[in-house]
Amino acid sequence: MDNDDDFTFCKVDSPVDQDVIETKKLAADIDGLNIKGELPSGSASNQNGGFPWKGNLTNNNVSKKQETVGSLSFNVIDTSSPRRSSKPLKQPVPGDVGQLKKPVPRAKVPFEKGYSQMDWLKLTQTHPDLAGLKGQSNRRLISMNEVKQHRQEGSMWTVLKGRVYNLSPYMRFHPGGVDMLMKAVGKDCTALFNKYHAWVNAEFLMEKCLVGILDDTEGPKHSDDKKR
Ligand code: HEM
Repeated sequence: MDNDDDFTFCKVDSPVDQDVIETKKLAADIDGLNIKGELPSGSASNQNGGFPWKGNLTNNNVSKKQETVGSLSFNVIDTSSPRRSSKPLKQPVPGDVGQLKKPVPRAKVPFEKGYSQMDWLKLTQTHPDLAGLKGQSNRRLISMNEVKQHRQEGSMWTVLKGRVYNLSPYMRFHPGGVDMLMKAVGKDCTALFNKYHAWVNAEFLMEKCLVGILDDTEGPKHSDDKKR
């Protein structure tokens, strides 16, 4: 025979009944076993028994033995899954994927009557000067030093993603509460904003509160400025 992988099965004059019994017995045992012709040692694909998706079969969980059925002999590689093992399964650890995570408590505050997000949107449509610009352009460059000076009632400035906003009119509308929003006054609140709700579209919500653009020529450039 030229090719060793070719098999020819032929009936031999051995006690046939005995062969059938042995085959049935093996078939019953074979659940969880793979039958595989041995590859030449040193071959790269021998590492995983010729099943690339199964990982390396040279580990200790894999047992290999030679079996014969009548005149046929072959190697039996036991790759049965650890589920059948008598060892106890790994105990679930809190935080494992598949475990239910305790939800982070939400810190939303109930809104006062007349201070819902809908009310805010109505106000942005009707109020003539929420930013308190008094005719000034909202494209003006504003230094961080100037932002720091606006912490008083009616003129509470913050920097968000390179833009300067007057937070005062939004204070009571903020779903996270006044106290939280006060933390943003007089400083760059981008990190805090992203920590609590990166998904909130502040550019839209605060559009009418825009006072100017942060002049960051003294400090490091804001990463979002490059996109604009
Ligand atoms: C500067 C502009 C800001 C705007 C326009 C804004 C807007 C909002 C909006 C729309 C929500 C509701 C989010 C939702 O229902 O999913 C919210 C919730 C909240 N905000 Fe702000 N926010 C701002 C700044 C901040 C800052 C600086 C902080 C923290 C210091 C903060 C803390 C929170 C918290 C704790 C909540 C409740 C979060 C929750 O529902 O789990 N916000 N904010």
